[in-house]
Amino acid sequence: MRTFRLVIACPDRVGIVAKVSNFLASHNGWITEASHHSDNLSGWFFMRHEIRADSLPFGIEAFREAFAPIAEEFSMNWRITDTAQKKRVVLMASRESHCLADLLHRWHSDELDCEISCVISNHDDLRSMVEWHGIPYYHVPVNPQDKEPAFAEVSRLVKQHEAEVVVLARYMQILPPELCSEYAHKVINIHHSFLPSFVGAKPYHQASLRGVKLIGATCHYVTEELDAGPIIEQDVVRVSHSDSIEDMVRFGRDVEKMVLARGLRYHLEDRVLVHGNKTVVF
Ligand SMILES: Nc1nc2c(c(=O)[nH]1)N[C@@H](CN(C=O)c1ccc(C(=O)N[C@@H](CCC(=O)O)C(=O)O)cc1)CN2
Repeated sequence: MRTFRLVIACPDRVGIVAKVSNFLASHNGWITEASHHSDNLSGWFFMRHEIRADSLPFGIEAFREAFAPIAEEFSMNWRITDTAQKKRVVLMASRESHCLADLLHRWHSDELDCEISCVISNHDDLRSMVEWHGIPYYHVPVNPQDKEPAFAEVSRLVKQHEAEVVVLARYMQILPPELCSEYAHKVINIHHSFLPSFVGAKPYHQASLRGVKLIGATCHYVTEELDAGPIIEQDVVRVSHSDSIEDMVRFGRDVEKMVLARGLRYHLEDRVLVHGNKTVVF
């Protein structure tokens, strides 16, 4: 069913829910999902509504115009999206294929409701798998001594494909600051550890050396600071003294795939609201 998603963050006060609910009811808006969170620490209020598009007397632009006065009155940070408009996603990967393959399969089987516009990689290894899905593949090698040309090309491709979401599916290059700021809260990464433990490269090796009993994966928004962006989703799996690093990598891959797919779906469904360096996920 086609719905509009209304996502709001604003300074907390009495009357927000009533105001929004009355606005929707006054236009015969049929609410199919409603979530609210009052954050005591920050004094902010967060809400997300899904409304049946066919219950409203207007389209999304007219909705924006009609709701704008309320948004101004309550100093809202807000957005409204239409499920009929699939979000355009650019996937980025290096040599590891498990996360990319998993997302491509979930998309191919209609589990992920989005348009995968292209795949960008700094290696050519994964081309055949991507082109089997009929998706354009761009090999953009990165010169460690001069990375700028590569990321200028990445930026050009992301713009050319009008990406609304960029997913780093085990893409093993650090994005430059300008790309992180231009696409703030629109670049999603899967880090193969339960952050904040073991940031940076080779987290499973770090975990093995530390002797941990749980390893995990973290899906987060990409920021200039490595693996420090707002966390969207995490999960863990048990390990023991008898597990080798290879065992950990194998167990970890399953968690990475699950966590990245969940995190991307939450973003695609407009369930993630960023506030500071944290998220509310409805
Ligand atoms: N600006 C950001 N870029 C990236 C982030 C991030 O949070 N902010 N996450 C990483 C993913 N990642 C771990 O999950 C990671 C990737 C790469 C490296 C790294 O040291 N890369 C080296 C090159 C390694 C190689 O050539 O094989 C480098 O970029 O110099 C550490 C962590 C994705 N990007």
